Amino acid sequence: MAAATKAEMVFERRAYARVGLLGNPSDMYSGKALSFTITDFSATVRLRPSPELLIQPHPHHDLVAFPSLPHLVSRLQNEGYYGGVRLLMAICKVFYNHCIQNNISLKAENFTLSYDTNIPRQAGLSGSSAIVCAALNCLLDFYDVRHLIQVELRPNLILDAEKELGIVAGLQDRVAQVYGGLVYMDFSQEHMDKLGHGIYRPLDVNLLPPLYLIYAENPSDSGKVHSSVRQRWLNGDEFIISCMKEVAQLALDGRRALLQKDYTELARLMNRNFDLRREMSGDDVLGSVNIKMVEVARSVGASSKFTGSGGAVVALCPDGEAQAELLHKACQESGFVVQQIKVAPSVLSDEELTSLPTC
Ligand SMILES: Nc1ncnc2c1ncn2[C@@H]1O[C@H](COP(=O)(O)OP(=O)(O)O)[C@@H](O)[C@H]1O
Ligand SMILES: O=C(O)[C@H]1O[C@H](OP(=O)(O)O)[C@H](O)[C@@H](O)[C@@H]1O
Ligand SMILES: [Mg+2]
Repeated sequence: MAAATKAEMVFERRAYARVGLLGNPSDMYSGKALSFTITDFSATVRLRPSPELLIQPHPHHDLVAFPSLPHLVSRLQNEGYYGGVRLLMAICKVFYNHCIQNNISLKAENFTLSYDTNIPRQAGLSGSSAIVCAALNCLLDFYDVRHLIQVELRPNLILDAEKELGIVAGLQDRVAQVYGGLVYMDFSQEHMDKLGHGIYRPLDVNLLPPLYLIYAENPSDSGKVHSSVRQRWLNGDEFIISCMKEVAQLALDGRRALLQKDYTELARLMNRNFDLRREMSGDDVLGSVNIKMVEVARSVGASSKFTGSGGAVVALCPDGEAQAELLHKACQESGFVVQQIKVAPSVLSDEELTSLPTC
């Protein structure tokens, strides 16, 4: 009986990788975004009660034992210094502080957190926030406070945890992962100031046409990719400000195109999204492999753009299956992985869905 009760107390929560379909990176600049999660990749976090509070290092992602010095150096060069432990610690801190500040009382019990992920690292698929989002869901359920922390505020907590660590990021990924499925988001300053969060509207995932994911093994670093644009934005650079407004508008136009099932228009908007990013950042910042992935897709007439800040590309074949076959061939010839995207459904409970505004 006691064992059964303990088993029930183990929480395993999953968060999926996300694709920024339109509007990114304007989410980091008071803009708009249309994004969705995919079942192709996910992170899971497991929480089980334990006498002491333990954040368990992942046997691969938090490796600290190596056969030799060259192995250690090659590992750091390929994957960097950090794994997921710091992400789990940061969300524990942010969650606790949020509860204290909002008079949400937490039972005095300890737990062990462990995680796993197959989201390609630093590939612009939101691997970092997937780990944080899954951990937040474990904490909400272990402490039974899900009903006390509004759905719309959860992405802020996830972002705050990553900001703690100096990770440069926006809300787009976190909203898609908290809601699951396809979400239209408006981060206008007026909403952010008034509500403390953006306006988020889940949309029917069946509105999406078949989409393809293209990625390379070489990862990119989000922080580097964002740095120059961010500085110019902060300096009031008019070119960046007007481009970013146009990027935001693409998300709004894209929502209309989806509702009208106008995939030719959707394809045009996707291409424009990447072209604007390229104009703002410049080719050196985007990186030659990233640019090549976009161009390989376009060489067969598909439209293409980054899913995030680089590392993976989302493509649409407006001419249908024959074009998709050409896309597969072109990607394979260039050494890129290509697969049809499996869109994830919403992950909110009926109760959470009914707590959301409807219009
Ligand atoms: N697959 C992973 N395993 C462990 N930690 C990860 C993984 N992916 C990302 N992280 C953590 O998230 C941090 C930031 O990753 P980020 O550049 O945002 O990548 P992504 O685009 O995948 O979100 C990394 O420095 C690392 O601490
Ligand atoms: O530049 C982008 O499109 C996105 O970059 C980050 O996501 P990542 O998956 O780490 O590349 C950032 O967190 C998002 O808010 C941006 O839209
Ligand atoms: Mg990230």
